[in-house]
Amino acid sequence: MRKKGVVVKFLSNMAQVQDYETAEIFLCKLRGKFKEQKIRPIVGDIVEYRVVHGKDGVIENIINRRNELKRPRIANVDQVIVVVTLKKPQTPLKIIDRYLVLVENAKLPLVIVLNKTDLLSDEEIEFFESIYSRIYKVLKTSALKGDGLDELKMVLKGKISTMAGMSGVGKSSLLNAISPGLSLKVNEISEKLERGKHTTTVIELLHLEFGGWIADTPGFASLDISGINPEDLKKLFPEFLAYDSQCMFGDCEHINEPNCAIKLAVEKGTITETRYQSYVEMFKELTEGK
Ligand SMILES: Nc1nc2c(ncn2[C@@H]2O[C@H](COP(=O)(O)OP(=O)(O)OP(=O)(O)O)[C@@H](O)[C@H]2O)c(=O)[nH]1
Ligand SMILES: [Zn+2]
Repeated sequence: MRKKGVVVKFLSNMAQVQDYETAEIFLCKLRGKFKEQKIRPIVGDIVEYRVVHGKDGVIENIINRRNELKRPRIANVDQVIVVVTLKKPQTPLKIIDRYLVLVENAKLPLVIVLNKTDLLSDEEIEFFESIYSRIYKVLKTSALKGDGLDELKMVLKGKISTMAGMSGVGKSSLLNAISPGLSLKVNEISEKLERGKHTTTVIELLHLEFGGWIADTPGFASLDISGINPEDLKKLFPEFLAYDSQCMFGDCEHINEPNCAIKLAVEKGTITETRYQSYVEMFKELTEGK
């Protein structure tokens, strides 16, 4: 009987497939036809598999991928959880905006998690929300105090997610807090940084005990925006969309043009100044020397 599962890891040439319904893990061979067809399952692939004996199986079919993230290489990513902190470490707003732009460019839905709220005053939290809550879903968490974890579980439940965020913001701590069985090491900075850089390392989808999977390797770690076409950058700021068509020039870059609706919106405060500054900075970076 064919069953459905998710490829969570590779061990040499065998795939670990986790059953969709029971969460049991089967070690599966790949059918020879995949080699002929030059397709190879990757982590995140939804597959049909057959149990051969005990916990051994064979992958019969790969269901069409909805998407494919390059680094880490994972198929069928439902969303990216961008974890940020304003203290210990402070994530500069322009770094937050870089993450957001990169996720938008990958055409993936995202949720922002402001972690370590136990270190912040109400005013500091309000400041952050005043910028980002009007554009994205923002969760406020403290892995230390246990705040906001139910909301985070609800967002992750039943989905394949990847996390993004600077070292030390508490990604591992949050996962341990919501799914204690994972027992991820906290503060193992050097090891994971190395893993973020190289593509050849083994990637694994971790199963969350309340349902769903999360990649063990953070995404977008290079913060490299050089692959973005400068003309497309404005489309990666969702709050610009409502004004874009009102500019005097159809192809307005929103930098130096007269009667620019985006600049007007910034003056009026309907687009946040810091977001616009991030846009200008990234635009200049992308067009420098061109
Ligand atoms: N005050 C406070 N500290 C936290 C919180 N969450 C995590 N920490 C601490 O922040 C430090 C870094 O946490 P990690 O979970 O290792 O952070 P990470 O994002 O996984 O870091 P990398 O593995 O380097 O990517 C640890 O000392 C944690 O105890 C929180 O909500 N509040
Ligand atoms: Zn404009």
